[in-house]
Amino acid sequence: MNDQDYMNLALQLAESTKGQTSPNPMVGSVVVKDGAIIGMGAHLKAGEGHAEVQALNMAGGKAEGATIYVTLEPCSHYGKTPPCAELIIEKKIKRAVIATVDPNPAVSGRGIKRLEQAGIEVITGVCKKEANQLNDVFFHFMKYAVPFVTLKSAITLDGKIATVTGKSKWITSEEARLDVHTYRHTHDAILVGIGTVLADDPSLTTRLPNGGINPIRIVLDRNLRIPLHSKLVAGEEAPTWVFTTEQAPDEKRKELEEHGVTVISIKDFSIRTILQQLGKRGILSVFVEGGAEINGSFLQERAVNQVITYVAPKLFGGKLAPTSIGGEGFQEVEEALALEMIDVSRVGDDVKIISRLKEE
Ligand SMILES: Nc1c(/N=C/[C@H](O)[C@H](O)[C@H](O)COP(=O)(O)O)[nH]c(=O)[nH]c1=O
Repeated sequence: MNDQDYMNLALQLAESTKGQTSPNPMVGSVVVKDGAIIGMGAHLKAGEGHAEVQALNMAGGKAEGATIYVTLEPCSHYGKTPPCAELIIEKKIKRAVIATVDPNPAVSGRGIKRLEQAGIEVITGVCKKEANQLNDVFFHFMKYAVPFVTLKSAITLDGKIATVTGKSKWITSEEARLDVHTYRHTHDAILVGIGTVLADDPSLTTRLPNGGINPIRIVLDRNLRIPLHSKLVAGEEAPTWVFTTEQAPDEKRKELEEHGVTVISIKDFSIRTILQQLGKRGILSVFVEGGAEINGSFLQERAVNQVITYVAPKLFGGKLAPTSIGGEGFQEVEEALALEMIDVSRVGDDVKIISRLKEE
């Protein structure tokens, strides 16, 4: 095994914790000595031990003179736990291989400098691209302080999300609908418009065979039309936050709050303001499940980072049948939101396309 192999193992450890470390990044670490793995670990939950601590604890006394592989630069600041850079030095590690540096400008490069000052050989950039892709949500949040937005559509071959009479169950296959739940599990929040609530009465919970983490359920509802008997209000499986305007009826606000709903009033009812508010509340990733008007608002404000499109081999036709993105739309081709398709795969009878905003 070479540096790349050990770093890939550390990346697999990190990836295995997807969905459970927010607001922290996913990090994996492996400690190797004389060609043998003597320690490995991952950061499992915010507030708990960092990956390096887990791996070095497992290595114990054998760590002296070993090499440590970490998918993200070791921390050098006293957060909820002591700095990993100090622990690596204390354990007399000889060589540190790091995939990517910390994006946080406040600490970027400090951990590496600390290790080098202590005479440890530091190699950076091994599997850097994979390590950055793994924590794209965390890096995005560090840079912009607003959540990374994934927009999901389930459409027919002719781009419809429902028939002309509004029927939509089901367009995509059971496997594709189950795949959607893996995104609910890994996102901090799921967001829909009041139109979807009134049409589908969704629960927006994560229903995976082996369970999963429920995202916070967010509804954009200017006039507080959400019914008190809706699953999002009556159901207690996950928090529900409703964004509304100051003109919304106080009576309804109080009733919703009595049902445990968090009502957030904002002056400027724009996607940008809503994302800023979510960022302030520690939401790093949002999964937008529509409907068409909400998707249209996100597109109009160009507040989309990733698009997951499920295409079913069906044709609905109908000039008035809704497509996945409503709103005003752009006038010119040049205004299009330019993405790149980074993955196309089959899920059940359907095709799944993952597209990302082009790196600026
Ligand atoms: N109609 C289809 C979808 N429709 C999704 C709806 O807009 C809404 O998000 C769901 O009804 C959510 O409900 P719940 O949380 O499961 O109770 N989504 C899909 O992936 N495929 C389809 O065919």
